[in-house]
Formats: sequence, C-alpha cells, structure tokens
Amino acid sequence: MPSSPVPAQVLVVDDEPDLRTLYELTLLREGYRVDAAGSLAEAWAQLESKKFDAVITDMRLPDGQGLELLHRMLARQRTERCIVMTAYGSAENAVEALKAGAFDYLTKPVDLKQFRTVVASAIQETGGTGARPRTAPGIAKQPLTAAADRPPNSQLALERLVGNSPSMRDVKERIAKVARSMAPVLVRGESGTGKELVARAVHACSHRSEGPFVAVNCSAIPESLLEAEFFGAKKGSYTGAAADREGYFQAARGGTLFLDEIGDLPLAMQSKLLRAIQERSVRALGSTQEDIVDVRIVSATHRDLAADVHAGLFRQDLYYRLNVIEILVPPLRERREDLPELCQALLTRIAQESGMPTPVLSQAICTQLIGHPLTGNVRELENLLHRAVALYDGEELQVDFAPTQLPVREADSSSPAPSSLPLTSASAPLALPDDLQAFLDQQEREILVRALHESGFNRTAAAQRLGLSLRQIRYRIARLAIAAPGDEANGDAA
Ligand SMILES: Nc1ncnc2c1ncn2[C@@H]1O[C@H](COP(=O)(O)OP(=O)(O)OP(=O)(O)O)[C@@H](O)[C@H]1O
Repeated sequence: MPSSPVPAQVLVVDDEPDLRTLYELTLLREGYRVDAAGSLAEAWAQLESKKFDAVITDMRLPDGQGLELLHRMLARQRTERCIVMTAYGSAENAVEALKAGAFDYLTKPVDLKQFRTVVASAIQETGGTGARPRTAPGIAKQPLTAAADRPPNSQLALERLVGNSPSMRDVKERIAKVARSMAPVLVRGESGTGKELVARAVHACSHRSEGPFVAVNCSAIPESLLEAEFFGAKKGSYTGAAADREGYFQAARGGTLFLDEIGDLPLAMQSKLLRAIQERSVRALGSTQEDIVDVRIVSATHRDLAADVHAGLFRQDLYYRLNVIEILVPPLRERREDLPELCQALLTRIAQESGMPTPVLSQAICTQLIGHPLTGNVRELENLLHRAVALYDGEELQVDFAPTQLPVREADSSSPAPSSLPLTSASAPLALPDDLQAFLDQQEREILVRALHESGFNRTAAAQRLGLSLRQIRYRIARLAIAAPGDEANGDAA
C-alpha cells in the first residue's frame, strides 16, 4: 500500500522528559510527525498553533489534569483524537476519560506495542497515516458529526433500525455519537428489542466498520469451552482441540466484539474477561504468547446488571468497565407509533427472503397488531409475520395471534429431545461412546438438521421447535458447521 505524502501529526504531552522522548522516538519510527509538550499550557499553545491528528496526554501534569486538556479540546470542537495515559490500577480515570470523550486510554507503564496499536487506531479513525498506513489514505480528517462524515454503510445500518419515534431517534443519534471512540458500549433492553441491530449499527458507524463484527452469545457457550472460545486455543491444549484455533478476541481484531447476553457469563469467566480488558491482551489456551487486544467491545443484556452486581452475580469492576456508555433500547410498547413502519419493513424482508411479492397488511390487522401486547417485542412481531407469510394464500394476509405451539415433550422435562426422536430407547441402554463429545455432536447435528429441514430452513422456527433462542441455534449451527441456505448473508461468528 503506498504511503501518504502527508504523515499524521501527533502531539505528545508528558512532563517526564525521558518518557516523552521514548514516546516521540516510537512514533517517529512509525512515520508520524511528532511534537511534544511538558505541561497543559505548552500543549495548549501547540494546539493553538496548528492542527494535529491525535493528542496523547498524561493524566497528571504539573499545571493540571490531562482531562482538562480533553474538555477544552471538546469545548473548542477540536478534531484531534485524544488518548489519555492513566496510572496502573486507576480504572476510574480511564473510564472517566472515555465518558468525557477520549478516543481511548493507555495504562502506565505503557506497553509500546499497545501504544503503537492504539495510536494507529486513532490515526486511522481520523484518516491520518503513518509511514505504514493500515488504511487507504484520503479519508476526511474530521470528526464524525455529520452523516456525510460517517463510513458509507453507516446510513444503511441506521436505516435497518426501523422506527422514527422520538425514543428510536434518540437511540440512533446516540449510536452515531458514541461510534466515534473506542469506549465500551453496553446496550440494554428487553429481549427482542433490537439490541444486536444497535450493536451492528455502532460498528457500522465507526471507522472500524471495515474490520470484522464478531457476535458472541455468552449464554449459548458451554462453560467449559468459554475460555477457548474467547481467547483461542493451541492444538492439544484441551481434549478435542485438534488444531490451533482463534478466539473471538483474535477474530475481531481491528473490528468490534459484540458480547450478547453478557449478564449470563459465569463469574469465573467474568474475571478473565476483565483481565483481558485491563491488560489489553489475551493468551490462547496452551500458548505462551500474549496477543494484543485490538477490539472495541459492545455488550448487551436484557437483565438488570446493576441489580446483578448488588446480588453478587456480576462483578462490579467488570460492569463499570463495560458500561462506559449505555444505550437503552425501548420496548415496543413504548413506541407503538413505530409499528406500521416496522410491519411494512419486516413484511418486505420476509417476503423477499421467501422469494414472493410483499403481501398487503390491511388496516384492520395493523390495528390488531397495535393492540397486541407484543411482550416479545420486535422478535415476536417478526415471528407473527413469518407465520402469516408462510400461511399466505395470495388473498388477504391473516395474522394468527395464538401463542406458538411447541412440540410436546416427554413428561421428564430434563429430556433433551422430543419423544418422537428415535435417539435412545428406554429399554435398550446405549453402548457407552468412546468419544462422548463426538457422539453428542453427532446427535445434536442430526436434531438440528432435522429441525431445519422440517421448518424449511427457517432458523427462527427451528429454534422455536427445539426450545432454543435464535441466537442459540445460530451458535450451534456455526459450531457444527451445518450449511443452510442463506448462510452467506450472515457473517456472525456465533
Ligand atoms: N428496529 C428494528 N427494525 C427492524 N428490525 C428489528 C428492529 N428491532 C429488532 N428487529 C428484528 O427483530 C429481531 C430481534 O432483534 P435482535 O436480535 O437485535 O434483538 P435483541 O434485543 O438482541 O434480542 P435478544 O435480547 O433476545 O438477544 C431481529 O430479527 C431484528 O432484525
């Protein structure tokens, strides 16, 4: 990739001459142009004399706090990305800086590899470039305030979030605003309100949008596999690890890691996740090498995490780290005015997926839908319309408001499979498998394939039949590499 003729310009603010020199040399070696200041006053004088792409400031300076510089830059609508360096262990400062609008933070003593990664990320987001640019030069060096300044897919991602009610407009504005930094985002809302769509929009509106979006459903991964799934595993590091495999953190490098149902993460794994966020590095199982974390974390939950913290179910320090910026997605009952537009958009999508013209929704049905409780939010609405389209006879679209019939199961609710499946027989005990995991995988695969076939490869319907959420079935389909029509449209990792 050719170098830009104009290298990015960075201002380093630190009162320790040795550290300043170290940072300067590191950045110069990366091909940036570097200026340095030893105090707030000096830094401000530099800022008034010219524009930079990024400002890296220590928190404690002889004439004040690095945060003051950040506040002042934001008040003057300066376009530079600001990276704040905080003392080790002072999570409050890091979180405070991110909440105040810092692009990112670094913990002292600064790891130079991390330093380079974070600065490169900030420069990339402003469109500046070092001698080894990671993106094509020429992106406007401006803050992402106006729609025109956002990445090309951002508008599309925001439009996918159908709804023009004041609360949805607030959500979209917040997405566009928070997309600009690396600050972790926690998306809260009831099940089915569209939290994953919000997370995707945050990614699409950020300049990480060209990187991967890796969605992980924390509640669907068996506890014993969590560490390997998150951080990766070397061949042979645990039974069944037949080859080296990347974890979600590595797969999301340069992009966004979406941790859905974060409240369901067991406490032991919460500690490991916190460590990964604090240390900004992860180590694959069985590996001696640390991988730098270069991901933006967006998490989501339908639970009241603050209450979980009080109840001792969720680590307070992790909550604090993940909840730097919160986006609350309102339930559908609080934005019923969105229903006509939502019905139209969902019907169009469902009909397109089924390769048929979009049926017309009568006023009467629309009114009925508006009066329906829809406690399952947009997902319930989507399911109602899915069923309606499946039964559509070309005349008038009918919506069946009766609750979905789930398959009858054996009296013993712990039985994992419907009684009709000839998987095991009560009278003839199975020979013990010599590879339990492979055996269970095979059983699971057969059940999933059958449910998918019987539901015409409609994953929502198949999930419902098996008592799984859509996310759970997606995870299982991906884990067992079951190919289904339409897979290519879905880039999820989980
Ligand atoms: N505003 C919206 N516009 C269009 N479709 C939507 C909207 N909100 C949700 N949906 C659709 O509803 C379904 C559920 O959305 P999503 O998976 O994002 O919800 P969620 O809040 O993450 O649910 P859960 O908490 O159960 O994981 C998806 O198919 C999504 O495309």
